[in-house]
Amino acid sequence: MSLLPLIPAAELPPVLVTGGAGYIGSNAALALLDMGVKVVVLDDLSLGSRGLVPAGAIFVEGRAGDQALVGRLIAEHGIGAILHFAARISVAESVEQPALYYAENFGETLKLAESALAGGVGAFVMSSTAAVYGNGPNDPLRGNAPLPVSAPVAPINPYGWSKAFAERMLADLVAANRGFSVACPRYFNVAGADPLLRSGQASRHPHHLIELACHVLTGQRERFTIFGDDYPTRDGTGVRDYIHVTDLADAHVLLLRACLADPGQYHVMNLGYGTGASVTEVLDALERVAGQPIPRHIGPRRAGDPATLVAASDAAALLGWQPRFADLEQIVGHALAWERQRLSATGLQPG
Ligand SMILES: NC(=O)c1ccc[n+]([C@@H]2O[C@H](COP(=O)([O-])OP(=O)(O)OC[C@H]3O[C@@H](n4cnc5c(N)ncnc54)[C@H](O)[C@@H]3O)[C@@H](O)[C@H]2O)c1
Ligand SMILES: O=c1ccn([C@@H]2O[C@H](COP(=O)(O)OP(=O)(O)O[C@H]3O[C@H](CO)[C@@H](O)[C@H](O)[C@H]3O)[C@@H](O)[C@H]2O)c(=O)[nH]1
Repeated sequence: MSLLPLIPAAELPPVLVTGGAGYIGSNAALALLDMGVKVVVLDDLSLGSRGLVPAGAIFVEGRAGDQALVGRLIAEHGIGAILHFAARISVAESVEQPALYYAENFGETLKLAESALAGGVGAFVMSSTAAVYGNGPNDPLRGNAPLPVSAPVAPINPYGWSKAFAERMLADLVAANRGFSVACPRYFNVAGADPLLRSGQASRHPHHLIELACHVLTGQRERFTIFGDDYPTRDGTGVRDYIHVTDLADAHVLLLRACLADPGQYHVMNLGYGTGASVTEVLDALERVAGQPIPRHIGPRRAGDPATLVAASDAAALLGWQPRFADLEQIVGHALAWERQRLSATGLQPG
């Protein structure tokens, strides 16, 4: 595996960031703005919040699949690359409303990609997910080894399928269109917040481990429920590969530079650190950082949760990606600091 060619960072064109009023999109927009790149955020605010859009970005309220609007934005702002984060991301909701997930995560992505092609945009990066691997390596033959990007795509819910189909569709568009490069990074568990606390997670319906544990520490919830302690892992609780959102954002900048350096390429890769932390280890790290206990109890397993999901990541070897925030205490520390700041800014009283 050798390093992909990259265009110089200074040559990055204006970038359209869909979903830039959400958690990951706003952090990626910050990474680009910090490098002096012009950013246009397109978000329908269905799940995100206007307050998360970075100050330096141009904000447009609208849908990623609105081809008239996107065509106009590409022409008006000289957009040369698209980071497509806009999507629905709840596994449980996808099981209840599969049509919504196929329309939003597949249909809107197709329309956006058509707009990109029509507008001559050279680089298109779509957020994919470890959910495309389904239960991953948790079978008796493979054990819990880190997942290579070549592992079988075998989603177990409509969310995972909607992203897997979108990946496939984008690969086909690359094959049929000259000058169009696509990257589909598969994120593992995205966590943490901007180290300068300019953006972080602020879910309308929180369900992620670290966000919920921070809610316990800030008095917004009484206690934390561990979903099962009888998994075949080192302490019986689920193991995941938590990746700091700022490291993820850095990888996106590199992906854009790689796509623009070599037209006609399709890149798919894992984004994780290749190490896992158990639920108990995450809670313990948060307790250490906070200097405060997290009241916790063991509940039943959550349906559909695999025991272990850890990435065998090739991003470093392909992109020269160098994670800066891989330390678990730093990840949870930034998440907690963000949550405390968010609470004081919204005036919401804990308890
Ligand atoms: N959070 C994770 O751990 C994780 C893991 C793997 C993959 N991902 C992927 O990363 C991406 C971003 O996730 P996130 O955690 O930031 O979610 P988020 O809900 O915080 O952000 C999504 C944003 O997209 C917007 N949006 C949704 N549909 C839209 C549409 N059709 N047009 C315009 N805007 C629309 C929402 O208003 C929201 O601001 C998603 O594609 C998700 O599938 C996230
Ligand atoms: O209240 C809680 C919440 C979570 N967990 C556990 O914590 C771990 C992480 O769970 P969570 O933070 O909900 O993330 P995942 O279910 O691993 O899913 C995330 O990571 C996937 C990629 O790995 C993405 O596809 C998903 O969008 C994203 O939500 C799992 O073992 C859960 O069982 C608990 O024990 N209690």
